[in-house]
Amino acid sequence: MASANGVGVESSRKELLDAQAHVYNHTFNFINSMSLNCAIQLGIPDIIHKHGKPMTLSQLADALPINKAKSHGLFRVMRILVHSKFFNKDVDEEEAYCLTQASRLLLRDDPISLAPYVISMIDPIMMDPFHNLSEWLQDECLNPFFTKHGKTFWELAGVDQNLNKKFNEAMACDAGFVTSILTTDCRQVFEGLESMVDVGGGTGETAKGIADAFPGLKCIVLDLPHVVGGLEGCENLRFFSGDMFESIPNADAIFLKWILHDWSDEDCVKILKKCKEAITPNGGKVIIVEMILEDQIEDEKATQTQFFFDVLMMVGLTGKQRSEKEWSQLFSAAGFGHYKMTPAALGLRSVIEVFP
Ligand SMILES: C[S@@+](CC[C@H](N)C(=O)[O-])C[C@H]1O[C@@H](n2cnc3c(N)ncnc32)[C@H](O)[C@@H]1O
Ligand SMILES: O=c1cc(-c2ccc(O)cc2)oc2c(O)c(O)ccc12
Repeated sequence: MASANGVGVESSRKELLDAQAHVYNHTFNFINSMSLNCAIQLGIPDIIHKHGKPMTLSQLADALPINKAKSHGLFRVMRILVHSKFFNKDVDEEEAYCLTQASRLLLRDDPISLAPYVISMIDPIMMDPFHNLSEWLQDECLNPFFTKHGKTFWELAGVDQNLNKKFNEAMACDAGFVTSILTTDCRQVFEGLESMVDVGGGTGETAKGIADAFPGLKCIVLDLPHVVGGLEGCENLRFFSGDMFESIPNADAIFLKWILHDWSDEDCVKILKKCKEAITPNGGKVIIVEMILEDQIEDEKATQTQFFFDVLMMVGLTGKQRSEKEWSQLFSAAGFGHYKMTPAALGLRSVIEVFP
């Protein structure tokens, strides 16, 4: 370690200091999510957008319902968000803030806004169970969510209207984002189908987008009573309240977006078997929108985000993210013959068509 010219000592000191910085950085990573949440709660992206040109700190402070004596706090939160590329600072314009591609995705009224998704996921009901992760690894509970709240996520969403509403809005805004790509770049997946059931389709935004793009396709959304109760369909879209573990209406295709990642392998096989019973013999298929974990890390940030989702599914539910091999094993176990993957068709997520 210690060489005659001291180089070894220097490099090991540097490694030690880097390691210390790494620990600090990880300890306070949550400040990134909390600053993002704060900006959305205050409507900062919308205010800058409405202003129509870069906005100085004092203009932003004047436009926000904040205590003006705390403008220094706003500056510090904005500094974090400029650093993480949610805003740019235009130096020509008196150091004024402008939007980036990422903050444009947080505009409230944008059809592909992800603001409701962030608000829902950063809610204490969703975040608190992370404090129970180590406890859960030692107890007998189903998941840290159960350890914390004494109910499964679906049970609590069934009785807590605020949680149900926020979660459904989160899923709906993701649906808007995904459907625009599904009905253009992945059109061929739906061509020729006469009927489709979106199982666990939430409040129907994905199915609505697909039904609009394919007027000849009859779509049904199947979901739990507290999600679809009272929802009105339209010409080629209907809502069914039910339990996918019990029965799924017959159709040419069963669509499963962000369903299987919620469940254990055992439950996925049960769901997939129900899907197989429901699809039209000779020509029916299951269409899945999910992540596929890569064996080799090609994009560091994409891989980390997929690992985040994997732990999220373990903490909140009983699910996981899966590699192609794991997907293939599930399909075989449920009695399917072959599948076709369109990897990363939706960025972090892929489209998988599964055939009997
Ligand atoms: C992660 S969300 C996905 C929603 C939608 N597919 C999307 O991607 O926007 C899972 C959905 O499955 C529904 N769900 C959970 N258990 C169910 C069951 N037993 N039968 C039918 N739907 C269920 C939930 O209510 C929720 O809407
Ligand atoms: O289906 C889910 C559930 C969650 C979730 C549940 C409970 C928690 O304490 C945290 C997270 O998160 C999801 C999510 O982020 C997503 O993109 C899709 C589905 C779900």
